[in-house]
Amino acid sequence: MPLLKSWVETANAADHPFPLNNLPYGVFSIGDREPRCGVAIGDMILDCQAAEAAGLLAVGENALFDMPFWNGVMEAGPQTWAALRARLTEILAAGAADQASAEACLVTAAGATLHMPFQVDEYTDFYAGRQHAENMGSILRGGPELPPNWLHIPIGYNGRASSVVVSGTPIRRPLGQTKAPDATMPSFGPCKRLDIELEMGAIVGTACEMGAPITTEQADDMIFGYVLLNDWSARDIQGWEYQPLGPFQGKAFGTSISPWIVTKDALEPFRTEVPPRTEELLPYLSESKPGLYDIELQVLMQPKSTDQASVVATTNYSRLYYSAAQQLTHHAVGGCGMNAGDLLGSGTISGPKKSEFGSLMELSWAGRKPFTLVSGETRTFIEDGDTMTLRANAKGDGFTIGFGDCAGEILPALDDPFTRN
Ligand SMILES: O=C(O)/C=C/C(=O)CC(=O)CC(=O)O
Ligand SMILES: [Ca+2]
Ligand SMILES: [Mg+2]
Repeated sequence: MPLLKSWVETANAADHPFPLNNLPYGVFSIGDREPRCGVAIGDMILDCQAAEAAGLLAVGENALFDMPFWNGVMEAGPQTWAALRARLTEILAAGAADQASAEACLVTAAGATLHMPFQVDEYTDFYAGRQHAENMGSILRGGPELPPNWLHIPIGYNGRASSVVVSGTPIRRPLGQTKAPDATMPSFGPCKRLDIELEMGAIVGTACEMGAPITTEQADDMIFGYVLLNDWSARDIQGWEYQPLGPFQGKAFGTSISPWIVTKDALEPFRTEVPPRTEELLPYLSESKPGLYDIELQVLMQPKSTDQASVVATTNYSRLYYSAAQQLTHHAVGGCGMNAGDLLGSGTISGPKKSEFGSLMELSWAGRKPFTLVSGETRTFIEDGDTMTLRANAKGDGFTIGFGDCAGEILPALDDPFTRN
């Protein structure tokens, strides 16, 4: 598919993240005005509430934009999703009859603050990156052997919806309980091994009933769109607490997402197969269409002392072993009801080369191999004041589908309030 031309000129540049082909969904505010839903087009945002009030977005019976998040659109269902996208494409396309009225609903993105694009109902995180799982095995258990279930089940754990924040929100270094391998007693204090996990988040847009299995086709139809997701991880807290029930506090202090929901429709030209299966999957997990997408991913790290960010990893979403549709199917098949606004983290995405590792745990091999940033500083894990940014681009024929950065700065831990002299 070629670039679709818009009358918003900035949207027509081959490397602009928000061409007419994209139309990602966010929530923005200007000054102290109330947040509202918007669609990114070039350097502008279409104010959906204003556009709806002007009669430009009448795609259903009921108002869709009387709330400052996209859950209402999700709940209206796939027919409305398609009608809305078609209408947005029509009014923003070069030569649109409604250009003048749509132009009156545009604001400059540079002057807007971006908010959470949707209310997260529940959050689940998976472990679907094979290279990541093998690296974690090598680092923590002395060999790259996968857990015995790994090639059969998209492994996951139920996370905390309350941990999910929009890009730009600072993240406080957590306090917690840890135990060094040679220590006799655990201790309490600031996390010393603060890490990121490069992930994509799939957003469930339609519900499925508790107790009712779904196929991978149904699961794919239920997905509304995707965001970048950073599953901030306190490795020392996680390492002590997570046997045998899985991650708990080590992953509950912050999960950042990028501000724009990129719809499944926008990603359609980039669909790509999951890698070949090492073990045949049980029939309920088989897919009839490619479930991953060719999306280039980057991790950047920037200490406070410099205005230069270093690219510390570059990889691709298609490195995963399981698709979001397979994960959602597995999630629901045992009887778990899913709702609009549920967020599924893909699991950390790493490729085979060191430059493709999606966590600092892997990049520094558990702190044993420091790496150097462009400023000359070295790092193993994240230090206070460091900003970590995830970036994603899908490269089309003369256009780019971007997600908007997923960034967060680490603030120093609070003083331990429990120390008594
Ligand atoms: O293998 C381990 O012991 C630990 C693995 C992780 O921490 C990975 C995780 O949280 C899931 C993921 O994002 O891939
Ligand atoms: Ca994770
Ligand atoms: Mg809930």
